[in-house]
Amino acid sequence: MKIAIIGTGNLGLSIAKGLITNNAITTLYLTRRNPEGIESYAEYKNVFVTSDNVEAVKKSDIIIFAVQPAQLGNILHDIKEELTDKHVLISTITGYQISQIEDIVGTDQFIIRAMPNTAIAVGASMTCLASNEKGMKRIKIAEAIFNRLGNSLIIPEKQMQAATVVCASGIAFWMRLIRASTQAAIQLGFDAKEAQELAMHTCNGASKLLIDSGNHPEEEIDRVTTPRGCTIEGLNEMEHKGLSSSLIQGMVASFNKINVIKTDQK
Ligand SMILES: NC(=O)C1=CN([C@@H]2O[C@H](COP(=O)(O)OP(=O)(O)OC[C@H]3O[C@@H](n4cnc5c(N)ncnc54)[C@H](O)[C@@H]3O)[C@@H](O)[C@H]2O)C=CC1
Ligand SMILES: O=C(O)[C@@H]1CCC=N1
Repeated sequence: MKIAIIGTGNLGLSIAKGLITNNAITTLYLTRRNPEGIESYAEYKNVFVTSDNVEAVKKSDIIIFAVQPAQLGNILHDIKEELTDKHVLISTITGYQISQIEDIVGTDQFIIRAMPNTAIAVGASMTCLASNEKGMKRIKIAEAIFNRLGNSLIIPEKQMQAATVVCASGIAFWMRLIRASTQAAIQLGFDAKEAQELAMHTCNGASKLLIDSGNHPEEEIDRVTTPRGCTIEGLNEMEHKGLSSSLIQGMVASFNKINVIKTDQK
């Protein structure tokens, strides 16, 4: 696959790492305003680094946009004359609706929205996908790319805002919980490195157990909570302090922060 990533910052670079490590490219163009910081990626075979978005679009079939929301409009205006029927446009931009992309490039383009997270760098992103009507014909290509770099789920576009919080921001929420667990482990006597190892792998195990068994978390928790034991004591104390409630409220606050981008450029 000939892929271009327009905007190789935090997310774009994570996608690039995933694509390169998983051997998922024929050619890969990486663009950013000041490409010096990612020059080292040009050492990989068939990877090209440039600030020229038009060149990247001309030389690629799959165009992944990973710029800040306010930057997308101008970029679409710059590249729209180069778009042909070979191109599939994949936008990871938060709050930027498909209809707003269509307003600039037209409805006769394959347009897909993708919401990955930074674990795409290690092939472990949960990525949600939605498309315009024409893009349905190419959604399998997007699925193939993102399934190679983790898991994907096709959703209606109206759920993209929620998917952004649960999956894209979600990885930060889980990492904060891992950090808190690490801090507790240090307080309970482990050194910092061991503490993080215990927290990370326990988190991984919980996730794998639910994925492999298909069980509800509470069914697995029931197996851990010995009556009058230490686990239920800890869980109840956490709930008295609002663990579930604060996580839910934080995710709703995150959801409410996402605004629909105003397309007033050019
Ligand atoms: N960071 C994350 O974990 C996630 C981010 N997103 C979305 O991805 C987008 C990018 O986010 P980040 O990577 O965090 O931002 P970032 O600021 O780290 O990266 C944006 C990159 O775009 C480049 N850029 C700016 N103007 C450009 C232009 N005209 N041509 C080419 N490159 C240009 C910048 O130099 C920068 O490297 C945002 O819209 C965000 O909502 C979505 C899911 C997860
Ligand atoms: O924090 C943000 O706004 C972006 C979108 C989801 C993850 N990072």
